[in-house]
Amino acid sequence: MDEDLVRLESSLWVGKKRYRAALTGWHLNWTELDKKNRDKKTVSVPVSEVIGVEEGRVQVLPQRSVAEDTDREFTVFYVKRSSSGSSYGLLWRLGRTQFCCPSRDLRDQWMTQLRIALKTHSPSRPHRLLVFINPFGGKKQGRQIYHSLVAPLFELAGISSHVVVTERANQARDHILKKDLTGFDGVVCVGGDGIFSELLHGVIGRTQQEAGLSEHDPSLTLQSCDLHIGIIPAGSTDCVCFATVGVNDPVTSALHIIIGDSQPLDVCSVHNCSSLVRYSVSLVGYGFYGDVLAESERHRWMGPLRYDYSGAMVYLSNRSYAGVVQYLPADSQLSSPRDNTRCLSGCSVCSKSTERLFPHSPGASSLYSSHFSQFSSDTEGEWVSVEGRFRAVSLTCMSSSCPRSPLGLSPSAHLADGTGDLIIVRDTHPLGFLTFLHRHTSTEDQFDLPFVDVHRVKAVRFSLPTGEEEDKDEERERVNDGGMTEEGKRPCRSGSHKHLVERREERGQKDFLCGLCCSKAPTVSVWNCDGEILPHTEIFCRVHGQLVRLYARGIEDGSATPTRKCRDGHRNCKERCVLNN
Ligand SMILES: CCCCCCCCCCCCC/C=C/[C@@H](O)[C@H](COP(=O)(O)O)NC(=O)CCCCC
Ligand SMILES: Nc1ncnc2c1ncn2[C@@H]1O[C@H](COP(=O)(O)OP(=O)(O)O)[C@@H](O)[C@H]1O
Ligand SMILES: [Ca+2]
Repeated sequence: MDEDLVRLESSLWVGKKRYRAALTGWHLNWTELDKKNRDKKTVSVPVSEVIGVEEGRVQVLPQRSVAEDTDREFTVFYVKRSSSGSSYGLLWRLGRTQFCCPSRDLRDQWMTQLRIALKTHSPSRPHRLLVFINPFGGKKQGRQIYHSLVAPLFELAGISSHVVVTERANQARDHILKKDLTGFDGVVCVGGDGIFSELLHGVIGRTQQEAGLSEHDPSLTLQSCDLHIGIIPAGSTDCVCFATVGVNDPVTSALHIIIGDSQPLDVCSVHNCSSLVRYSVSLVGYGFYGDVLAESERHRWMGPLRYDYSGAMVYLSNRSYAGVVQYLPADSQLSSPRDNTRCLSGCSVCSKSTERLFPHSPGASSLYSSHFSQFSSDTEGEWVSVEGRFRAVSLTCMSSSCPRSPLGLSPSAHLADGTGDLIIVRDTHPLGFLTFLHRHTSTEDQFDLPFVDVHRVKAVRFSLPTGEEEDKDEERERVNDGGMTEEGKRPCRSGSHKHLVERREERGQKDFLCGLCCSKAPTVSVWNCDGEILPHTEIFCRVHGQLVRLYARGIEDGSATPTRKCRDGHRNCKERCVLNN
């Protein structure tokens, strides 16, 4: 059947203007006609972006209202894009057009045909969602954001939702792991990266349980998850939302959820000895980002500003840490963190990765099929080792762009290519490090500095150098009290931050982080894993390609989307400058 055949076409009125409206399989178009029946401008909306159809003249936001029904009117709601001003992605808004038909019969025909088209052409839309609201996230407006901006849209789209306002940390994770989820098409969080992380752990954990797979074995290929995750941003950093949608805007995200967008996402599993510690999608960071998080936890009352304050304090403390970073490079022929590309909606690098990550033949061997040792014999590279003193060591599976850093930690990273970017910032003078940090806020290349290295990787291992004996002793005594893992724990040589802080306090080192007043600087930092402090220092990380799916579609290419200058000096080079780098 030709999907573009016209299903219905008629002359309709919008206000005082006459239009020719046509519904095909894929699009709803309406063209303004002048007095001589000549076409003026046309509006075309893909059926997949129609949110709902209502009888009468209806308004939904800011409040639902229905004008007197004349029997001949209907209202179509759809996605309308606008540039966001401060961000680089596009804002989605609820477009609304009220049509008036010559007869009630015709109105009913339009309603019926539009609803049939919606069902036929949007099979992946969710019907039932489980929503978790963190009432304490960000500026503590999660409840209000959901009820005033999101719930009316879900209702309009015919989505029923079960809402849980969390009363404690990890409630959302536990709910997903343990409760009956029959009938739910997806789970949604209202909050920041922390509550998203709870959903991530719940969804991955449950999927592996059901598949009978152990999450603790880093060599296993995990089962990718069917249950989609939606994020309504109401947190402090909102990095996952920003990096996958391009803006942190509740209405935009709600509309992506409603139309059932689907964006695969790489996930990094972090292990210590033989245990899974946590999963991460944005930042696994040691040194600066770990210290900022540890410091910021003491200033939660400041809300999102706690990161700015703590960032300044940690910068002033001028810390660097000794360590050994080992990494397994990804295939450099496929992409590079310095190729000046951006992962945008419909990204070809990610699409090609789908074929590579999920080869069709059922018996095809996985790149990671047996054990750790398999990594070193991999055709895509040998393990590389770097020892030294570092300001920061960061691994990110995506760009990690956020309002603080609109291009992110690694602007050319891909959401779903099965790799992560490892950013190693070696010890340098304070001004150099400030330049590095400051470049995150502009379009200047933060990797174009002599003390910064970036590598596209599949796995990373971090250990303390031999000779850090004092802290290794402390680590041996650690209590595994901070991680998400409750099963499969076993004692091993890793650091508990809480424990280290207590030991330092016993020794009279009053403040863990403040190098301005401490008598002795700490020799180890902590890991920041998507905003949670890890209870271990020595870790092994592995990237799992496209392990989960979000209700998103990647960043849409708004005209304001910046790229770095290519070597020819172009800013928004249409060739994306790949050939120039
Ligand atoms: C001189 C200007 C310095 C500016 C430096 C800007 C660098 C920003 C990079 C931000 C990377 C963000 C990665 C995401 C991390 C989040 O998962 C985590 C938790 O978020 P939430 O749950 O919403 O609170 N946020 C952070 O760890 C904050 C890092 C801030 C570092 C300044
Ligand atoms: N009801 C609750 N009480 C306390 N902590 C919670 C609650 N619900 C979720 N959390 C936890 O709060 C932390 C921060 O949540 P998040 O939504 O990311 O806000 P923010 O972006 O401000 O950090 C997360 O670790 C999450 O697990
Ligand atoms: Ca990636």
